[in-house]
Amino acid sequence: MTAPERPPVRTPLRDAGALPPTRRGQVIGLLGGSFDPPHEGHVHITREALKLFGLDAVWWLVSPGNPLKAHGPAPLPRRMEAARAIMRHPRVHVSDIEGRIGARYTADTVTALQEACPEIRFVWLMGADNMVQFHRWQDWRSIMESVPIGILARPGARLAARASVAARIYEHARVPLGAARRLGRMEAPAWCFANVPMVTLSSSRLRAQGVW
Ligand SMILES: Nc1ncnc2c1ncn2[C@@H]1O[C@H](COP(=O)(O)OP(=O)(O)OP(=O)(O)O)[C@@H](O)[C@H]1O
Ligand SMILES: O=C(O)c1ccc[n+]([C@@H]2O[C@H](COP(=O)([O-])O)[C@@H](O)[C@H]2O)c1
Repeated sequence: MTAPERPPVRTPLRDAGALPPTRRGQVIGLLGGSFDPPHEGHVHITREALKLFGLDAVWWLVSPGNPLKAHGPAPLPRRMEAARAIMRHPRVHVSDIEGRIGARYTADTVTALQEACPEIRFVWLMGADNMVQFHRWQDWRSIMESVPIGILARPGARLAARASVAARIYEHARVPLGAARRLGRMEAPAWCFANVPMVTLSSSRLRAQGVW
């Protein structure tokens, strides 16, 4: 089987002029998403992640488009504007860096960020539904081996996430919730499942309701 076409990252990150100010040693959570539209579920897991994983900041990476989703999302500027309007927190930054550097795959984004910011420690954040299909992502093992991962509970996906292919293969790298605050200081592979209070909102439901 031939590998899917994967264009190279176009622009070095530092040249893209899109990184917020950082300080050496900070731990920054990365919440990638289509945000089509952004909603209170995203806001909720961001706030929970800041607390639970001891993060200094979270960057929302508003994606040009999920490579696994058949339908394209709304235009990036529209999603950026909506994301900035809903996510108001002094330690959260909404970013379009993936669009700017031409990265579609998370493996490329994480590599680009780590190369551009060697003084920063990153934690990849995602909802439990994404953990369920994580083993289908491009170079998913290299993501797992290069960045600690914080997973937030989501209705309908809690049990499946814990039984997922990625969770089983990397069971040895599971971090108990009691050690969650140190996740960003740990060497990958390291992943932590946070059983936070859950919000049932989803972008697909909002789209189906015609709210967006
Ligand atoms: N209610 C929620 N609870 C927990 N995690 C969530 C929730 N909503 C979104 N997420 C997580 O936020 C990230 C970005 O999600 P995304 O922008 O795809 O929104 P979504 O609601 O999952 O969209 P869609 O319904 O179109 O799949 C993903 O890691 C997703 O798992
Ligand atoms: O890199 C991949 O193969 C890959 C496959 C599926 C999803 N992702 C990323 O996962 C994040 C969540 O995607 P989504 O569409 O569920 O919001 C977003 O940053 C996507 O780019 C990444």
